[in-house]
Amino acid sequence: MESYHSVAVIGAGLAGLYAARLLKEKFPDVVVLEAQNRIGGRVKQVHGMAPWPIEAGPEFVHGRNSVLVKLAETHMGVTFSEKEWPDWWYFGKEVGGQGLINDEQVDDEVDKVHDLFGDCEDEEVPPPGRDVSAAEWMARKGCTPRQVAVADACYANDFGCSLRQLGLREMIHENKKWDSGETYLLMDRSMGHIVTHLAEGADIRTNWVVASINYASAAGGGVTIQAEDGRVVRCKACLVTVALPVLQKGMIAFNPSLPAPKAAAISRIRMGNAVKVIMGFSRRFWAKDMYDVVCPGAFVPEFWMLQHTVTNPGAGTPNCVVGFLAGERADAICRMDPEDVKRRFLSQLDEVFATPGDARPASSSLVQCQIVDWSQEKFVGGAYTYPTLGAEAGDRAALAAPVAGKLFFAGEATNEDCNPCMQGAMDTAARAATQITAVLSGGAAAAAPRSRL
Ligand SMILES: Cc1cc2nc3c(=O)[nH]c(=O)nc-3n(C[C@H](O)[C@H](O)[C@H](O)COP(=O)(O)OP(=O)(O)OC[C@H]3O[C@@H](n4cnc5c(N)ncnc54)[C@H](O)[C@@H]3O)c2cc1C
Repeated sequence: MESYHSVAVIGAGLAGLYAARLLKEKFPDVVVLEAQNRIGGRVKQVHGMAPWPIEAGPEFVHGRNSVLVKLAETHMGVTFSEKEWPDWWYFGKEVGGQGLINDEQVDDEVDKVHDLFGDCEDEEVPPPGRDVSAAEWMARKGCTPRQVAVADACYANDFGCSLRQLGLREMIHENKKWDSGETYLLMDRSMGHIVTHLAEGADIRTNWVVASINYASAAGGGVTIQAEDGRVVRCKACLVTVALPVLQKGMIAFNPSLPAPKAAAISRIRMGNAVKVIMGFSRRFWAKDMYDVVCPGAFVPEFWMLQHTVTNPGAGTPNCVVGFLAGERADAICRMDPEDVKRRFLSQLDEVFATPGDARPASSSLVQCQIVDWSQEKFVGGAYTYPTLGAEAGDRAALAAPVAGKLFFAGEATNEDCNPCMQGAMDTAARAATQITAVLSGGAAAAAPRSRL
């Protein structure tokens, strides 16, 4: 079975869906080929644990100045609530023993870490081939073990890695280029609504696992895309939006092979894993307005409690806590027995929330536990790319660069500003849509402006 299209987009994550939406006006026959039996990619929910969908993937919108916020507010009537991040800290005995304190009560050591990471753009960029990890950088700055623990739990975990994996060169670049703003926003509904909105009216073929892409001139001037089951799509322009591990593992065969600079970038940039440990409790044992707790040196470095509008009355419990571990911590937890993970997170929550009359508030009220391990998602293979130790200047641009005027690349890893957020993925879609439109309209693959609705 064969079909012919002006543009074929591979992957129905935010980048693929947004690109298809932008391209559809000029190229109504644009088709989206998605390997899974669902759309959304990393935007995915866990249903049934709470009376609303719990986000297994992204759930916070980082900054107000973004294409995502504009789309959601203007076209979907979404409202956002603003949160402080982090709003609470828990310091166990090994890291000062202050216990549970709010962000206004933290000491100078925490402030020093915020200053260090917040102002890292003032640091000298490491020369080519001599990148430095954030761990080494902090050691050179004379940081204390407690400051290192704060940075690891607060910054590295959020970047999706550990301090040893976090590269100074890309971190400085990310810091300089970040222009979304510093607010933490929560949507009034599930992220799934963004996916549904972007997919409206699109020609999306699910269960379409792309196995090979032939863009050799001999293939009739266009691109031939073949599925695992033999189906074929031919097109003038092909936009690849798959997650980086799909390219790293060679899950799609390119003919001819991808150019050397792109292949080198694919091998250097890294995506870390992330694990969410989601627990539902029969009662709320934390303060009603408490939202996020960072726990330096603890088993789970960060957890949060979210309350959403009930959309599925009667399902699960509204008292849910989400633990978030990324990078090496996520790798380690995936090697553990899930019962051990559950036991250790419960005892951490017991320690944080124990009162004189209630020593085990979490253990005594657990209803359900689910562990979401993103390394097990065959067509994603991790969480998001992080500022990678050893990635070179120009790697992200090489990853994003069009090939032979007919193969285009988008998706969070291709964001030259090193922005792995949802809006970062959508910005790359806008850039690729502009490049494709220019080429198919007879122009060159031009540099594109940042997306703005
Ligand atoms: C646990 C977690 C927490 C996160 N938290 C946040 C957050 O709070 N805020 C935020 O802004 N961002 C967050 N992110 C990052 C955000 O989810 C991503 O930046 C964004 O969703 C990436 O979109 P994408 O389209 O680039 O990639 P993807 O969503 O990975 O889409 C790529 C698509 O390609 C498909 N595909 C792969 N291989 C093939 C193939 N061979 N053939 C056909 N299709 C294929 C995949 O199935 C997938 O649907 C988080 C991510 C995770 C995993």
